[in-house]
Amino acid sequence: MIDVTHLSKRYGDKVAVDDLTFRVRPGIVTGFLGPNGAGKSTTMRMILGLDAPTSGTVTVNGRRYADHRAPLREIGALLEAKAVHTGRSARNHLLAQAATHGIGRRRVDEVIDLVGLHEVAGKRAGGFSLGMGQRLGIAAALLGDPAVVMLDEPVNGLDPDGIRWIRGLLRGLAAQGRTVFVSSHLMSEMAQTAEHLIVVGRGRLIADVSLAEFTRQASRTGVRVRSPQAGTLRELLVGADVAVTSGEPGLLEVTGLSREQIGDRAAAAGLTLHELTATEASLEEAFMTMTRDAVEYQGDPTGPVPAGRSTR
Ligand SMILES: Nc1ncnc2c1ncn2[C@@H]1O[C@H](COP(=O)(O)OP(=O)(O)OP(=O)(O)O)[C@@H](O)[C@H]1O
Repeated sequence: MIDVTHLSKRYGDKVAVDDLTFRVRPGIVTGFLGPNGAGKSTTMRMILGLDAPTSGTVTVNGRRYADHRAPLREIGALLEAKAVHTGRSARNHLLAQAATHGIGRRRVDEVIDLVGLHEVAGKRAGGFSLGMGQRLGIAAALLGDPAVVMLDEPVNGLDPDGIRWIRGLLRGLAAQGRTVFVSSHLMSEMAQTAEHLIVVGRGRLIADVSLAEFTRQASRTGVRVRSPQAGTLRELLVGADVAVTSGEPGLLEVTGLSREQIGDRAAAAGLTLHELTATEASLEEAFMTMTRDAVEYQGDPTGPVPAGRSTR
């Protein structure tokens, strides 16, 4: 379990993390989602005690990272997707890390098997591909058999095989009852992996929501209507719970009415329709709308937009 409470981090004038509060629960994969610069890495560094909060607190399994006697057994993390620049073999690299934490050889062999590096464990880690380097980094994170696993953008730069492998690994770790916290700037990636989402933008919390709920909200359907009498039709349809927007002449995007309702009203008024199509916002579109609001919230001094809602 990770508990973040009113966590903020300032670098000079820059507010990187702004009053974040959320809990990451065991047994599921939680996605930490936000555009570049949203404050994900900074938050993760504070979870690990690598950066001090300006204010607020963060605990891992009930204690601050530094207060754990054996922190590697509590949380294993992979923060940056960078190659290991070492002349040592992968096995020796892991053995050296294990030795400093009183972890035995057997566990080193276990994690090598777990991440599928068995065949190259004797090879120089410095010559590894990005994908193999990621596996080695994850092996190191798992050395202490930690209850919490935290990975910062683990699929960046990986090929489809590597991505599929990481997704499976994360789900497997969660199924074992571990807390799995993984960051990404891609909604599509999180939709494949995570069961719960913490969404941030410009350091602020935008949503703390299950993937199922996010998907339900995002896939609210609209109707695309084409008519040579679009102006008249628009007047006819628009109402308290009905929004009508228009991107081009003759075209209306309607939310709040079904295709049948729109067709019936048009027919009753003797208006011609050339198209009547149900549309569905993609998850990626819903995520962009969400985070765009956060950007506007930051940049627009005339008034905030409620979290998770679009003005358009
Ligand atoms: N050491 C630092 N000094 C000054 N500013 C920093 C520092 N670290 C991060 N920032 C700034 O804080 C903000 C949040 O950065 P952070 O790296 O946490 O975001 P992120 O969500 O992880 O983004 P990315 O996906 O690009 O890594 C950014 O505007 C960044 O420039």
